[in-house]
Amino acid sequence: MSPASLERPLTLALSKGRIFDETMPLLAAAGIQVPENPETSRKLILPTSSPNLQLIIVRATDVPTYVQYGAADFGIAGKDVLVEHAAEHPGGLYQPIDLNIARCRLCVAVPVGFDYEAAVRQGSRLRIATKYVRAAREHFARKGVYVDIIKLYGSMELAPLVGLADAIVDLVSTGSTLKANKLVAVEDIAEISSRLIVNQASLKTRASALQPLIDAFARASSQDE
Ligand SMILES: Nc1ncnc2c1ncn2[C@@H]1O[C@H](COP(=O)(O)OP(=O)(O)OP(=O)(O)O)[C@@H](O)[C@H]1O
Ligand SMILES: O=P(O)(O)OC[C@H]1O[C@H](OP(=O)(O)OP(=O)(O)O)[C@H](O)[C@@H]1O
Repeated sequence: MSPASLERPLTLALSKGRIFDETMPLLAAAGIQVPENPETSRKLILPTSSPNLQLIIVRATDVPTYVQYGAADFGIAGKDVLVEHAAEHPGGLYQPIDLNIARCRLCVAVPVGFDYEAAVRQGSRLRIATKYVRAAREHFARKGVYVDIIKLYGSMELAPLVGLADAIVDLVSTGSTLKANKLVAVEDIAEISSRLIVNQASLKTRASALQPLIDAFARASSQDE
């Protein structure tokens, strides 16, 4: 840990959008307010009402990287993101709490009318479009289904509609995106929620500042259940 990172306030890495929005009540429960909104501010470092805590706003998939390298002391990321990150960068992240926010399911989905079960029974090779390459590969390997995985970075629902893939692996919450694109979920792979992740060195060197916040997050997230 560099001297600079010991002098700065504790740094929490967050993505804007649903994780930021759903984290605000947890911070409020710890008595902390964030005066600026990342949807309207162009600032990437946001102060909070606590002089001991600042936020950095990064892409959801980059949160584990900032925390692993110690550029943030802790962060909040979906289990989907953490599974993919761990595949490429094992170790270095401590995951003390399931915050129970940004809840959804990782699913296999196909066009309405596509007989997925029959395709699996017949041993067909399936083309799967997904952002979640690692989770998808493991799921189909466990089932013994041969797949070609096509990596996409978003709008997965489009892939089967234009002949890029037979099926997708994507997150589903209300189901309205699948419905709007005439797709249907045929298999659940995992329950997803967001976790607090902590840099291992920060946990040792900044425990007295960090632990009360971790405890406050734990209390606030268990009250939500
Ligand atoms: N529809 C949803 N309902 C609830 N939680 C969701 C939903 N979609 C995604 N999530 C969770 O919220 C996290 C952040 O999602 P968000 O849409 O803000 O970022 P993203 O677009 O997936 O990431 P990036 O900007 O890096 O591509 C996801 O990693 C996932 O854990
Ligand atoms: O079941 P639903 O409630 O419709 O939610 C599912 C959608 O939510 C996520 O997309 P998101 O809203 O994050 O859009 P983006 O990934 O394109 O930013 C996910 O990739 C699905 O497309």
